[in-house]
Order: sequence, then C-alpha cells, then structure tokens
Amino acid sequence: MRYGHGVEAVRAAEGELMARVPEGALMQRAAAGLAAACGDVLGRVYGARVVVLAGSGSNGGDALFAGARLAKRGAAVTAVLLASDRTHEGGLAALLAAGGRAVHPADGPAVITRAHLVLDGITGIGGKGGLRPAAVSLAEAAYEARAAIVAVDLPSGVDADTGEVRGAAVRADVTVTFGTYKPGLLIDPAAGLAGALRLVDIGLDPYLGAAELEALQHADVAALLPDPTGESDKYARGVVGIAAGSQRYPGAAVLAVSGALRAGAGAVRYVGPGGEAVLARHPETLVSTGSPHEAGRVQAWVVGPGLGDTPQARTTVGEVLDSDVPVLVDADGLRMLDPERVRGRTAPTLLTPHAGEAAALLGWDRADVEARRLEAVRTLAARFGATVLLKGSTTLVADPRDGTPVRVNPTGTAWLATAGSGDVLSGLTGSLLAARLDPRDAASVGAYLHGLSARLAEGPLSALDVADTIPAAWRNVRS
Ligand SMILES: NC(=O)C1=CN([C@@H]2O[C@H](COP(=O)(O)OP(=O)(O)OC[C@H]3O[C@@H](n4cnc5c(N)ncnc54)[C@H](O)[C@@H]3O)[C@@H](O)[C@H]2O)[C@@H](O)CC1
Ligand SMILES: [K+]
Repeated sequence: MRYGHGVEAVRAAEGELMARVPEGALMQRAAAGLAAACGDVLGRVYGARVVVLAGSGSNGGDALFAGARLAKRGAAVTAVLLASDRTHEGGLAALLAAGGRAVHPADGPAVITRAHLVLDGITGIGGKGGLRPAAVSLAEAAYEARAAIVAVDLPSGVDADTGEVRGAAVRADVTVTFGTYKPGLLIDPAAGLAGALRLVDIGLDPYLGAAELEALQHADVAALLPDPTGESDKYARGVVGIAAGSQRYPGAAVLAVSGALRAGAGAVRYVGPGGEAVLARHPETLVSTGSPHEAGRVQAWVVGPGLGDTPQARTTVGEVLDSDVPVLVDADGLRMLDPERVRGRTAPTLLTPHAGEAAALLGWDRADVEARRLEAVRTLAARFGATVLLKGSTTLVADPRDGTPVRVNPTGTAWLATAGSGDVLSGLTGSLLAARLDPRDAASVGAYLHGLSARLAEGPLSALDVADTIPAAWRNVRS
C-alpha cells in the first residue's frame, strides 16, 4: 500500500522527530536521498551541469544541500536564488564551499538552457498558490531546455493537500518526496505534473498517524481478489444483477454484462430491454424482461448504464434501491438519486459518477469537480451516506465512514477515456460486490483491474477490449 498524508500530519510528525534527532539531521537525510536520486537520473554525476532553483524556505535548503553533494561528486552546480535575501543560509554556504556558485534569477534562463538537470526547490509543503512571475519564467526555461526536471518534495506551485493547481506550476520528470506521499502527488491535476515518484525515508513513519489517502498496489489487490474455492457454487461466488440498457442503448447492457462475467461472477442476471443483444454476445446470461424484483436471487445489483431517463427507468432504479443487497448506481441511474432514499437503505450503496455526473449531483461546475476531486468525492460520500467512486484521470474512492482514507487508483491510463468503458467498470465492480467485498474494496479493486486491463491491452482499445482483458489483469495481479 502507498500512503498519503497532508501537510498538517507531516509537520506534526516532523516536529516530533526533530525533537529526537540532532539539528539539521532531517534535512541532511532529505538531501542525501535527493542527491542519490539525481545521480540515478543523470547516470554520470561527474561533469554534469546542474541548476538548483532555490526558493526561500526549507525546500530550497534541501535542494541546496543536495546541490552541494552533487558538486562534491564533480558536478558543475549553479544555484538560482529566487529570494536572495532569504535563501537557506546553511544550504547556500554548503553549496559554495563545495565549489558551486549562485546567480540572480535574471541570469537563470542562460544557465538553465545548458543544464543536464534542474532541481526544483522553489516551494514544497509551505508553498501557497501558483508560482510567482520570476519563478514562472525559470520553470518555462527548464521545461524548454533538454534538462531533466527533478522536483523536491512536490512540483512547486501545486497544492500539497488537495492536488489543486491554482496557477502556474513546475512540470517535473521525477519528484523526490520525503517521509510520505502528499495528496498532491497522487491526485490530478497536480499528480500529472509530478512525473515518476520516489519516496525517501527520513524516519517519519512512527510519527505519521493514520493515512489520509491510500493507493493499492499489486499485493494489496491480490489479497482482496475473491478466488473461488473447491466448494464454491454460483451463489457462493456471487450472482450479480444488471439493470441496464434500453432500446436506444442496448450496448451498455452488453458491456456491463461483459465486465461482470469477466470478473468472476458466479452468474449474471440481466433485466431490461437489451436481452437479445446480451444473449447474442453472452449466452450464459440469465435474461429476464420483467422488473428487478422478479429477476430471482442476486447478491448485488448494478443499475444505470444506458438506462435512459424514462418513467420505466425511474421505476427500475427505485426497485433496485428497495432491495436489501449492495447496489452500484452508475450513469443514468445517478440522475434519479435522492440522498435520503440512498441514506435510508439497509445495505451498502456505491455510486460511480464521472466528473460531469458528480457535478450534477453536487450542483457544481464540472471544471470545479475536476480541479477539486478530493473535496468532490468526500462531499458526495457524506451527502449520500454511500461509498463513491469518482472516475477520471485519477479515480478516487471515498467511504462515508469518518476517518476512512480515500483510495486513489494508481493504474489509470488515458486510453480508458473511451465510450462504454464506464459500463464495463460497473459490471466488473458489481461482480466484486456480489462476491461480498466491502464496497470500498470492491470499488478500488474494480478500478485497479479496469486500469490494469487497459494498460495490458496496450494502445488504442474499445470498451469490449477492456472487458476481455480483465482475466489477464487478474492473472497479472496474482503472478
Ligand atoms: N521540516 C522539516 O524537518 C523538513 C522539511 N523538509 C523540506 O522543507 C519543506 C517545507 O519547508 P518550508 O516550511 O520552509 O516551506 P517551503 O520551503 O515549502 O516554502 C515556504 C517558503 O516559500 C515562500 N512561498 C510560499 N508560497 C510561495 C510561492 N507561491 N512562490 C514563491 N515563494 C513562496 C514562503 O514565503 C516561505 O518562505 C518541505 O517541503 C521539504 O522540502 C525536508 O528538509 C525534510 C525535513
Ligand atoms: K519543489
């Protein structure tokens, strides 16, 4: 598992640890890890040209001390001092003593153009708002130069706690972060600016407390996958009911059923007008044309994909919500949701909106949901008393129970932004719910497998390709 902590938790942990170690020790641990990472990026340190963008705080201090270490190993290191009167004194002295030099920001672009590596030490967890103008032109010069950009702790300009980017920010190739991942490194849009992540252990773990965020890794997913046992019959493995599709959108029904079957459901019951199309593709489906409560026994329901917005669709959503098994509501089903009705359910509910659907549920603009994903998903979970999976470039899963870390999915890929891929995710996740995974686990394992399937399919893909690759993703996690 990867854990993320916000600024307050990091500062509190640092305070406790600092009281127990010699002054400056933490910064030296950070600088040593940072210099080692820069060495790996450069390949050869001796003779490399390195530029340190040094802001006024300890983030600049980390970068300057790392610069000093690289200078000792034979790199030509130039620090650009963004706040010349408030530069970290010890860091600058160490750099100069190691043979580095310092220049004014006006001279920055000329040295950056020739650099092999630029260290972004403008701001870290103490940064407020976007980059200031002098920093913007240096960040642009770094981006245009052929240098590798290594961000110290965070790409400067991003919000450490939320992943928001409120102005200009550095776009890094690698971010070397200290002690724990910050939400801004895991959640878009900021995460998209961080590049590859590298965590340096500075000894904070014992003091960090509960995580705010979690990102499942292969081993975590493997431990949650519901593999059948010798005694499993179809009910033990989970029968999932799918109420999806319409005359107009029968394809959504096929895709949701495909996702469910590929994710190991013991059986899939399909209810709705898309039965013919479903049977043509998946003859093993148990199809009925009546209403959900006549469909027979299921362990979880998926309702909504391609359902349309008709009185009949509303009745279907209402009936499914009246059931006493876990329910996943997606797509058109989300348009008809009453928070009180969802809160009053006896079994868990999982909502899976994309940013547009989340915006409609919240009464926000879509752009605000995309900019403030963490706040959006938490607000929805609290309002509906439901688990919420917010789809997007970084899919998030929030649970209504207080203090439960939000899960961030690490396997996304831009190729998933294809028509119908959400329908596959709903069937896949519904199948995990039917296998009795806790809704938060079902949602995060579903998102993980879905993203991994798309990655394994490599390149342009259709939603059916994603469904067809789920078994390969399952095996990949198991291997
Ligand atoms: N506290 C500690 O023990 C450790 C801190 N470390 C480093 O220290 C960083 C935090 O240091 P600080 O608290 O000094 O904060 P930062 O260095 O992140 O930034 C604060 C400084 O930047 C200025 N500033 C804020 N927003 C700005 C903006 N938009 N543009 C330009 N300047 C801006 C502030 O006036 C302040 O001087 C961490 O991110 C990490 O890199 C590491 O050395 C590990 C140990
Ligand atoms: K930084």
